[in-house]
Amino acid sequence: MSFRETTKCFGQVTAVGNVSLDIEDGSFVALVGASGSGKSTLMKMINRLVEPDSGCVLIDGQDVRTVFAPELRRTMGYVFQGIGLFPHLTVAENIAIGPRLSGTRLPVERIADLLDGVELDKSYAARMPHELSGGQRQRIGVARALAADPKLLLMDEPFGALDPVTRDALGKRVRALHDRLALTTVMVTHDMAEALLLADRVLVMEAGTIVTDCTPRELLSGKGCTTAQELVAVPRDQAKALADLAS
Ligand SMILES: Nc1ncnc2c1ncn2[C@@H]1O[C@H](COP(=O)(O)OP(=O)(O)OP(=O)(O)O)[C@@H](O)[C@H]1O
Repeated sequence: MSFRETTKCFGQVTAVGNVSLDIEDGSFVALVGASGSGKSTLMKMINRLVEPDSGCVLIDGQDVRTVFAPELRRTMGYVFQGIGLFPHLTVAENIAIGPRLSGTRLPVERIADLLDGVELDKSYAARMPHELSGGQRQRIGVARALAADPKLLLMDEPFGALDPVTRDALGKRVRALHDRLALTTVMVTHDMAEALLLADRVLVMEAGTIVTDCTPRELLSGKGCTTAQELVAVPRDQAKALADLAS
């Protein structure tokens, strides 16, 4: 996937300014940066929830604007905070909604497989969303995103509202699914520790541009701009403080 000189403005605000970027198939990319730096806008141009003012997004060399938006979105999973399950549909119906809209009925075994992928028992299929915890709802969101066998998984603060233990477990689970299904994953997160632990590549955004593009190892060895290093300092200082406490 590539961004080519991609720009999106909202009035006077340049949310994304002239970004060019290649994302390799199979990679797990984290987008981090301060609130308002343009992470969500950049991501939403991939699934056409936002259209660029200039430049383009290419998938397999094809401009996403040449693909009918609902058709395009069926080829990518999208997980966002507060996942938006349909309250009057069961878990199974929620998971199957994408394929159903395109005329495919998911077999019961496939639903069970998808639940298993997010470490939920198949008995959850019959539950209603209000009978689930927040973490379980996010798991269903991930299962739903994977229901149509996408190659690309887009996640916008997917674990933001979860407690730290659930967040850690679900993050690891998603990374395992990414590897097993050979997905290309783009994840927006505020949490540099999460980005360092889950991603192959971390992009730091500031005022609509990518100011650092490094691997976690490079970031931890001091590479990247000041903003990136300030973000890395947070988990590093916490880890050091904890190690000091324990010694
Ligand atoms: N639909 C919109 N209308 C007007 N301005 C918008 C819209 N969407 C985003 N913006 C503005 O564009 C800029 C980038 O927003 P964006 O949501 O991409 O940032 P972000 O890095 O994802 O922020 P956060 O981490 O808070 O979600 C911000 O200044 C925001 O106010």
